[in-house]
Amino acid sequence: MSVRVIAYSTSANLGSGFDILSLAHTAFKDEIIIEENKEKNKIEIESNDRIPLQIEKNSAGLAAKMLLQDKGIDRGIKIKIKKGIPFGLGLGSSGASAAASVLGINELFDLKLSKNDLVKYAMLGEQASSGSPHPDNVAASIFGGIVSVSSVSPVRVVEIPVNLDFNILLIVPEGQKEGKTKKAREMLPNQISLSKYVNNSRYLSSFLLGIIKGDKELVRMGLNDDIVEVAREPLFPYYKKIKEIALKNDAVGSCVSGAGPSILILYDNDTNLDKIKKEAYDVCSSYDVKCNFIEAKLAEGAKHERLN
Ligand SMILES: Nc1ncnc2c1ncn2[C@@H]1O[C@H](COP(=O)(O)OP(=O)(O)OP(=O)(O)O)[C@@H](O)[C@H]1O
Ligand SMILES: N[C@@H](CCO)C(=O)O
Repeated sequence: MSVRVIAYSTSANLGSGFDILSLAHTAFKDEIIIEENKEKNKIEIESNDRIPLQIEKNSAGLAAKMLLQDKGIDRGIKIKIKKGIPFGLGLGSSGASAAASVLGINELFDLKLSKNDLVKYAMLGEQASSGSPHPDNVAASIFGGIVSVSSVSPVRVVEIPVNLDFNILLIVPEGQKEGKTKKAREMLPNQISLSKYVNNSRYLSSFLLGIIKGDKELVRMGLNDDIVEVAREPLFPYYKKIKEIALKNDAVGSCVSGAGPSILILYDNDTNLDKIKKEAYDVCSSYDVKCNFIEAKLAEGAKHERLN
């Protein structure tokens, strides 16, 4: 028996929601096939992309290992990963593979795990890619839409009711970097001032209330971050200018996608999208970066189908 799983790309953080907020989009998707391996206790990984195939270095492999170990399952599996989400660009690539892997195993062995449990194991897979088990990307990949990770021990993910009409534009620079999220996390401060904490809390509450109440102004005010985006600025030097362009052209708002270097723009019918693309392209070029523009919508959570 084998199971095919599709999991979508995600943009984590959404301004000040570092390791808390994330949204799933239709921009890219990974497809994973999980099948039983004849050899007991053996996890094998295949992929069409140049990602590590060792279990502990692959987010899908490590998540699978942790889940099988924890459930005392000694049967072996093969994980075939067809990457559609480019990695190292802040698009939740490693998270989507980990999410798909645990969902596939859940179906293959009929484990009846809740979505929160799937997140619990999938986030452990992120240790392989970024050195830390951050939950936001995997939570959005599993649940879909916009999510908030309210607790990690135990895992509790809340789906945010979305009452605002918007579409998604991703500005994705060419050139993938190995271990980017790991490095980006090492750039973060250990301590922050009280005033930054207060400002960031204001952003976070504004974003959530804006999405739930359908208030564009609140979402725009909320899509900001005085701590993490600021500390990582060297990774995306074009961001400030692109954000200015987006807001000037009536976008709902803009922030860094995950750990960057991709930029997320939310837009609606009032937004001059063509102008944003043209001016943002020029900004990227002025930094010698070729940027691609991907339009997307909110995506649903990871889906599976049994193949035989
Ligand atoms: N299944 C996987 N899919 C993608 N990348 C993987 C996978 N397993 C291991 N990796 C490694 O993890 C790293 C992924 O990079 P990174 O965490 O920077 O990207 P990302 O997951 O797309 O970004 P972000 O977490 O910021 O959204 C790369 O070095 C890649 O080789
Ligand atoms: N919250 C994580 C997301 C990585 O995509 C970070 O910013 O490091």
